[in-house]
Amino acid sequence: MNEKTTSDLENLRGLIDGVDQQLLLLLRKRLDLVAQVGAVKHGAGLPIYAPQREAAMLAKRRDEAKKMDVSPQLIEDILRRLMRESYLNEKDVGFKQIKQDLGNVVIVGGEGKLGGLFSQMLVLSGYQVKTLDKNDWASAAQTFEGAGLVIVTVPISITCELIRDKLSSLPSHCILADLTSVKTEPVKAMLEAHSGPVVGLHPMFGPDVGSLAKQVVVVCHGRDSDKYQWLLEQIKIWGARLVEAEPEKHDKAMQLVQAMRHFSSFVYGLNLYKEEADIGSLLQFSSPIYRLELAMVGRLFAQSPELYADIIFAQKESMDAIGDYLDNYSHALSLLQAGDRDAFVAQFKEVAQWFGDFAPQFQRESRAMLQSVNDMKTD
Ligand SMILES: O=C(O)C(=O)C[C@]1(C(=O)O)C=C[C@@H](O)C=C1
Repeated sequence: MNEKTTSDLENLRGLIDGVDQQLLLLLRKRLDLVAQVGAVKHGAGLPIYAPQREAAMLAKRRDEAKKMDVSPQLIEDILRRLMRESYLNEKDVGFKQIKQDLGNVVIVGGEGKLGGLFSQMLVLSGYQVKTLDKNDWASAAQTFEGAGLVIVTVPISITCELIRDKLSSLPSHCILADLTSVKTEPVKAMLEAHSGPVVGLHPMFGPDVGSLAKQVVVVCHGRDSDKYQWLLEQIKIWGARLVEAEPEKHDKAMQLVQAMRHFSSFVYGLNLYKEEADIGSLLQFSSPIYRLELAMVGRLFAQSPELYADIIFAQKESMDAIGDYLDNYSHALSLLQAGDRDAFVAQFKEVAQWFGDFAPQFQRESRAMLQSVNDMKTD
């Protein structure tokens, strides 16, 4: 680089630094305003996530960006990232407590990560939370005394047995809820063990989400829904979206959404291991989509094998779904082995037609994800 180029670059980079510093000051200002919004919402019991405000704000900023010859997608990306920050910050202000005369909440399995997250959210909302774990059963009767809500969040394999054996003499007005990722059997067990209000919940996210804003919680009604309506309102204030479902319908969906999904990731990882793949060099050659796939598979192996075994082994029917997948895999492989390119293309078109409008929708959604995967690269 000659001297002129070097000094030109230095000057311009100095100006860019100045703009970035101004951006930082603006960010600070925005965070302070958002903290004030958080306090107002806390007082009024309004949900942390305000989709209509977001949509209106994004539409306006996109329009303004276009007029200023700034990419509308750029301002949308930045604002969405900022709003993610808002969810985290507004959470720290706490949440309005919907049910003030509840008594204690007892989380059975409260030392687990999901139990910990719910405990945190309930404490942030002003509730008294006690936890009960493996070694606390000697004092359980005392813990349950005066409980207004008991939430069960233990491994799936022991959930029903625990409900039947240990939760059959809760105070009758107490709400019994669970967070298990299957619903038919746990809801049945809760209804049998307890004569009071019962509700099955399935948070469709892991414990590392940071905030519940925009996350989905599936609700399977058990008994006396008017008695636990406040709990659903409370969860909505945390920002989550509630999806009501019949337990059987939920469980059927989970065979694909969870059991098959995690099983295929497991086999993918197993295959890389057996093939003795060199992950470091695969990463060097990876396209963003491959990196994303590897991230999805790799994150599985950073977590508890028992948790995934629990999810995959939870329903016998998942075996059929996984077996069907294997059949379809074999059939597709046979097209490849036969060199039948035309049959492959025909099959592809058939599936694409079946996906319909979802295919372009997924393409749009994944474009943003792939771009952020690429942004994260540092080497
Ligand atoms: O306006 C609000 O209600 C806010 O909480 C602020 C804010 C934002 O960061 O702009 C954050 C979350 C909401 O979903 C919408 C907007």
